[in-house]
Amino acid sequence: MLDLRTINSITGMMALLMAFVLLGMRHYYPRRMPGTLLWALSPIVGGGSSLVFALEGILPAALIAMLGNSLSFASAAMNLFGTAAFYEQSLNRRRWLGFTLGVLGVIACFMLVWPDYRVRVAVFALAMTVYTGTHAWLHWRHGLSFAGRFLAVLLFVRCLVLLARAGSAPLIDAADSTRFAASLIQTLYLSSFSVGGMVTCLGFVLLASERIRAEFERLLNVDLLTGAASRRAIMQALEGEVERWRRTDRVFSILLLDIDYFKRINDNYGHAVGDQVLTQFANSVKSALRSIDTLGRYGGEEFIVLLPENDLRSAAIVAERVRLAVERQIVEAGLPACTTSIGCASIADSGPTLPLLLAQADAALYTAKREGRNAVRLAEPPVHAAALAN
Ligand SMILES: Nc1nc2c(ncn2[C@@H]2O[C@H](COP(=O)(O)OP(=O)(O)OP(=O)(O)O)[C@@H](O)[C@H]2O)c(=O)[nH]1
Repeated sequence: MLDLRTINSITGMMALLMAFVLLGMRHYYPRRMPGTLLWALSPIVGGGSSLVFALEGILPAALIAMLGNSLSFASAAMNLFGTAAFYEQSLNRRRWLGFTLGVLGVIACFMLVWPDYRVRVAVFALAMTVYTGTHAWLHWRHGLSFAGRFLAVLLFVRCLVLLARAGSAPLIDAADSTRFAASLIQTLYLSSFSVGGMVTCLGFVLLASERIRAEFERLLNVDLLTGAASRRAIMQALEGEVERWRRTDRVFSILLLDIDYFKRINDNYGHAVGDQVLTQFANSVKSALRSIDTLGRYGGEEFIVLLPENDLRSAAIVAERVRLAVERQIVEAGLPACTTSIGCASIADSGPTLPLLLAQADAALYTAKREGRNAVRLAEPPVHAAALAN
C-alpha cells in the first residue's frame, strides 16, 4: 500500500498536470465556452491544498488544517461553479459561501476549542459530499451526453467514498489522529482526490470536446443567416427521403422557392437589408409549415422545402399557404416587402432520382417566374419520366 504522504504528493502533481491540460484545452478551444477557466484553475488550487498538507510538522497544525481545508473547498467550488457556468445554470454564490464558512467555522472549533480529528474529518467529508453530490446532479440533469453521464457517475462514486470516510471516522480514528495516519479507508479517501480528480478533469476535456463537435455540426447543418437547414443538410435529407421512397413507397414532395426581384431589394436598400429580408422570409415560410417539414437554403435567395408524405396535390396546397404567408408577412419597420415564386414537384411523378426531382421543381419555378411571379406552379411530368413509365 502506498504511503499516504506519497499519495498526497501524487495528488498535488496530478492536479498541476491536469491544470496544464485544461489550460491548454482552453487555449485551443473557443473562448466563449463558459466555465472552462474555473475548471482549469480548480486543480491548481487543489494542488495548493495538497502542498499545504505536505507541510505537516513545518507549519502549525491549526494553520495547515484551516488553510488546506479552505483551499480544498475553493477547488471544489471552482469545479462546481465552472460546471454550472458550462450548463448556463445559476447557483446562489452567497448561500454556498455561507455554507462553506459555516463548515470551516465548525472545523476551526474542533481544531482549537475541542480538538478532535474525528469530528473534523467527518464534517469535512460530509461538506465535500454536498459539493460533489450537487456537482454530480448538475451533470446528471444537464449533461445528456456520454461525458455528462460519465462525470455524474464518477462524482456519485466519489460521494460514496466521502460518505464512507465520514461514517468511519468515529470507528477507526482517535481524537488526536492525523491526516497521514494509515488505514485502508484513508488510503481510498486520499486516492479519490488524486485519481478521482484526474478522471474528473478528463471528463471536463471530453465534455468540452463534445460541445465543440456539436457546434461544428451545427455550423455544417444550419444556415447561420436564416436559421434554415444548410444546403448540405437539406440535400442529405432529400437523399434520405429518396432512399425511403425506394424502399417503402412513401411519397414526398418538394417546393423550390425564389424571392422575386431580390436583386432590386439589394440594389435599393443595400446588402445588409437584403440579409434581413432573407431572414424574415425564412421565418414566414417556416410559420406556414408543419413541424415535420424542413426548410433549407439551396443557395442565395433560393430555398427548398421538403414535405414528407405529401403528394403533388397536397404540396400545392402547402405552397399556396407559403406564398400567402410571405405576401402577408408583417414586415419589420424599415424592411421592404417581398413575394415569392414557387415550383412544386413530387417524387411519385418526377422519376426515381433527386436530380430529376430538382429539375422538375426548377422547371415549375421557371414557369412561375415567367408567368408573372408571386405564383405557385406544379411540375409537368418530364418526357423521360413518361418514357420510363412506358
Ligand atoms: N443580401 C443578400 N443577397 C444575396 C445573398 N445571396 C444572393 N443574394 C443576391 O440575390 C440576388 C439574386 O438576384 P437574381 O438571381 O438576379 O434574381 P432576382 O432579382 O430575385 O429576380 P427574379 O428571381 O427573376 O425574380 C443577387 O443580387 C445576389 O447578389 C445573400 O446571402 N444576401
